[in-house]
Amino acid sequence: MAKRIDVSGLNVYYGDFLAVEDVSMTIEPRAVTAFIGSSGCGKSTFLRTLNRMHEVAPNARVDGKVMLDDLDIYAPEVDPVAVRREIGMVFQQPNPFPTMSIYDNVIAGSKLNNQRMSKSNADDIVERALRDANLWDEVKDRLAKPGSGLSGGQQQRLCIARAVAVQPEVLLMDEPCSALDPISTLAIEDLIASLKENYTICIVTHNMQQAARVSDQTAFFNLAGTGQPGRLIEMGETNKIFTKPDKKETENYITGRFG
Ligand SMILES: Nc1ncnc2c1ncn2[C@@H]1O[C@H](COP(=O)(O)OP(=O)(O)OP(=O)(O)O)[C@@H](O)[C@H]1O
Repeated sequence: MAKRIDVSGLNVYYGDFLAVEDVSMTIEPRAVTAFIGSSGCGKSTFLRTLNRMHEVAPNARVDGKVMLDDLDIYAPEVDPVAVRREIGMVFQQPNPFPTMSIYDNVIAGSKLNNQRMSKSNADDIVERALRDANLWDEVKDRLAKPGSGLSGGQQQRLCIARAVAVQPEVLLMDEPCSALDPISTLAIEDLIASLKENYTICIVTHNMQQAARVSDQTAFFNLAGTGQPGRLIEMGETNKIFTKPDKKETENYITGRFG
């Protein structure tokens, strides 16, 4: 598990609007990469292009290249559903399937991939995923209850369990803590720290302390002006970006003078 992502010359459009311009970066495996920057600079848009989730918006398209190790995820023969199996996603609002049990939420993706799975195989996958998401002890006695009955923080860990159950290579997280209280936020941050042993993790966050706490690498995006596309300004070791960035623009942002 865990693969490297190499992005080169990526432009992202919504119709005629160029939302993100000319991004090139390498995202390392078994590490956490944070995307930071002011509102509207394209962090979520860029994140979604890494598993082709932006294609859900009918007028969205990219040019440029995204490699997952040696797989070109935009090659014509590549199925976006297969890409999303390898590169899972966790959203801002915890979104368990509301009518499904905790158990069925976790196993849903694996069942789609393998409809003849035995009960004991499914049980193993559910337990492993819930343990990986640090949720097993809290829910093991109520697996048949609806996922929607959990607290917000537990629901978000359930969504992470659902994402890891299919054994992806990469986890993309779009502001995964912004709907959570501080205790649940810390639980998710601890979880991210343990998951990075096995996964490549990218996280969009507005919370700079969070970026500093959880990430190894930080990518700072910015807009040149209103109506202009977002660009990657600087990327590097998180510690360096937060203490000694190369660009004045980055320094202004992280010291709160802009954005
Ligand atoms: N589905 C869409 N259709 C058209 N334009 C969109 C769509 N989604 C986003 N945009 C535009 O693309 C630009 C980048 O938006 P995006 O949400 O990626 O920024 P962001 O940095 O994640 O912002 P925030 O921090 O506020 O979530 C914005 O100008 C936004 O209005």
